[in-house]
Amino acid sequence: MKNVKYNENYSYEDVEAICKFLLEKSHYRPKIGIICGSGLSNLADILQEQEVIAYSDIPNFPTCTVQGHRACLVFGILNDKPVICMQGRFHKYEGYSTSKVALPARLMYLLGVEIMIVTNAAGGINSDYDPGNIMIIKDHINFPGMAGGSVLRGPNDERFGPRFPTMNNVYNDKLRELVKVAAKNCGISNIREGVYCFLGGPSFETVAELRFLKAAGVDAVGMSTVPEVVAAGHCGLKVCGLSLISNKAIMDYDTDDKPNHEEVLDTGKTSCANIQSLVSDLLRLIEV
Ligand SMILES: O=P(O)(O)O[C@H]1O[C@H](CO)[C@@H](O)[C@H]1O
Ligand SMILES: Nc1nc2[nH]cnc2c(=O)[nH]1
Repeated sequence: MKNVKYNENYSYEDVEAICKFLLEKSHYRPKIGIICGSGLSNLADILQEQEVIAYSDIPNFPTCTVQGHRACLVFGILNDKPVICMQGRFHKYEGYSTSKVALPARLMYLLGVEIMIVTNAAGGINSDYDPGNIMIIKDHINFPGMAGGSVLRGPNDERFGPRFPTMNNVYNDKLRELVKVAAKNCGISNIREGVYCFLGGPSFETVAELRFLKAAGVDAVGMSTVPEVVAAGHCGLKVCGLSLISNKAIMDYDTDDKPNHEEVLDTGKTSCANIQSLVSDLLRLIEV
């Protein structure tokens, strides 16, 4: 990929400079931030009175290298609340530095966001899950983080948060309850709640790895979200995590089925409307 800068570090001052640029460019002062997962960029379409800024027009802002991430920032209004929506995230497997993967959460924090809604596409490990189901993330397993690859690894800048942040209730319990109410209001009956596991990717899992994850209590697996959530928890944002189950994890050897990114994007296309109505009603219920 040409002209992609992978390794530069984003200091507090760098994030502050991006924040200043955006606050000068937009009159919005968002209280809620949304990150769109793979194939879910259309989630931003529910915002009204949009101001769209391409990532490439923001000085010192990373780009997206993964198909299904539109690489635009959208400011707008949803149910009377000012919102910023990121159409595209930065995955660790793309080769980005940890501070670049943490950038969306830290930028939202400096912009004054209080609640971050993070979405992703994930493989369903729980045998009750089907493609198209939406899973409220109750908790996560940070596989790389458990082995020293945390997004917070390195010198700690106290202006973002403490050296040793708690991750208890990082997926805010009150927001999880509100999502369930919103699901009922929207007639989404197949809402799930479970544990998301973050793996480094970009290869999909082997059968043995999936069986291991299932035994460890994982319901859905993906290659994102957790670094953003850890960075958000570090700076005190409330988080709501939603996984769209885009494919069923293949746990058997005697099948020719294989996971693939096209299937992930296709499920995003067919299920985005459900996530749109869910998030829209959630914002109606949220008080900020
Ligand atoms: O987590 P998001 O960005 O939604 O994307 C998921 O889908 C891609 C694989 O198809 C991986 O990037 C995985 O993490
Ligand atoms: N690791 C992983 N990430 C995904 N993203 C969407 N589906 C999958 C999957 O099956 N595995």
